[in-house]
Amino acid sequence: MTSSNKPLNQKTLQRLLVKRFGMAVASYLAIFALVSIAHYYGLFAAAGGAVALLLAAATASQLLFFGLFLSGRNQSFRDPSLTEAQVLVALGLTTVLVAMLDQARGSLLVLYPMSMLFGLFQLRVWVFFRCACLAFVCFAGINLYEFQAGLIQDIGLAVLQTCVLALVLAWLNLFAWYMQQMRQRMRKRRFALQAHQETLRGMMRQLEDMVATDELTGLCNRRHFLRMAAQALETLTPMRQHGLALIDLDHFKHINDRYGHAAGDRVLQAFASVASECLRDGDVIARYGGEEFVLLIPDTDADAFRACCERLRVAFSECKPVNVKVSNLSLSVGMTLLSMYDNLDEALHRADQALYQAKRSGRNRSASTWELADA
Ligand SMILES: Nc1nc2c(ncn2[C@@H]2O[C@H](COP(=O)(O)OP(=O)(O)OP(=O)(O)O)[C@@H](O)[C@H]2O)c(=O)[nH]1
Repeated sequence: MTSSNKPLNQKTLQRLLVKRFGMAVASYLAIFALVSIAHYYGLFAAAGGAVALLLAAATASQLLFFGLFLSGRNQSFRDPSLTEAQVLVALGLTTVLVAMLDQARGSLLVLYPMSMLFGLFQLRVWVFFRCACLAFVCFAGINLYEFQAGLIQDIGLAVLQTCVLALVLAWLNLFAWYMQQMRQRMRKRRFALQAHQETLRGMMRQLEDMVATDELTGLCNRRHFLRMAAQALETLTPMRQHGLALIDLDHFKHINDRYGHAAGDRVLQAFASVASECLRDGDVIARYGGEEFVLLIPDTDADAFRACCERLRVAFSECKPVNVKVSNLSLSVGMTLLSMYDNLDEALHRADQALYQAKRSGRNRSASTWELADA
């Protein structure tokens, strides 16, 4: 992960957490509507003041969470989603609410699993189990207290409700465990997939290099050069020119015949290493075929281009190929300049004509199309 997209991800995550919190608030509003219905039909055992106090506590707790999310202080907690805290608050409020109800208690029992569902994906299995136990203890505690105080109206109903809650919470725990296992499996698969993708990308890069490189010299091959030259041609503006040269090693057949094909190969490699040393980053040299090479110098003029080709010619004449005692190494160069709207094939043809001229004039020299035009 780069340092530039790290804060962006954190921002996205925070937005997601605030959205989740929004869902929790929407649930509280829905529960408030249910409470209003229960209140309207007189299903509350508690006084109106106690109900108002419960609503105030619910509002205050949500405002507190909202403040934490808004200020970003939630990020300083181990779990910035504050899921466990939100579930515990919801369980606490549900317990107080349920304790205030009598006949409607069974209907609103569903608020316990609903609160637990909020933590289904986020809480670890053990934490989820702990919350579920707390929910059960709270509800069973209400019934026990009422039983001891002689407040319970229907013991059978209370036992049934406690058992139903225990069953639902047990199933929720099983489901949470299953979900976590599935998520872990999916995460592992994702990592494996990412590793495969990385390997494939590496192989693609290797293949691209192989397709673009001449095996003997390590220079670009003709196809790759033509692609790069076409791209370079497109970037030209009216005031700019690129230099294009065809370079041919002189009497190469003679070298092969006299010293052997392997020695000829080493001469080709020697030229490649001389060219790589002589040229700057951004210049492109490629093996055009056999003992012929092609050179592209971006953003140049006739004098600078000629100087560059001459430097290469002299450097090659002085080079010493490994294990080949060959003397009088030389090359001939045909140069042309690429202008805007130029055609690459035509430019290569011009360079070839200049090369022919250099060969005809005695080799070991460079000739240019602009000189041919002047002659
Ligand atoms: N060792 C070696 N020789 C190659 C390779 N590719 C082409 N050649 C040889 O290069 C020689 C080129 O010969 P010619 O086209 O007659 O050119 P030249 O002898 O350099 O003569 P001029 O270009 O007129 O100076 C041929 O003998 C090819 O077999 C290669 O990869 N390795």
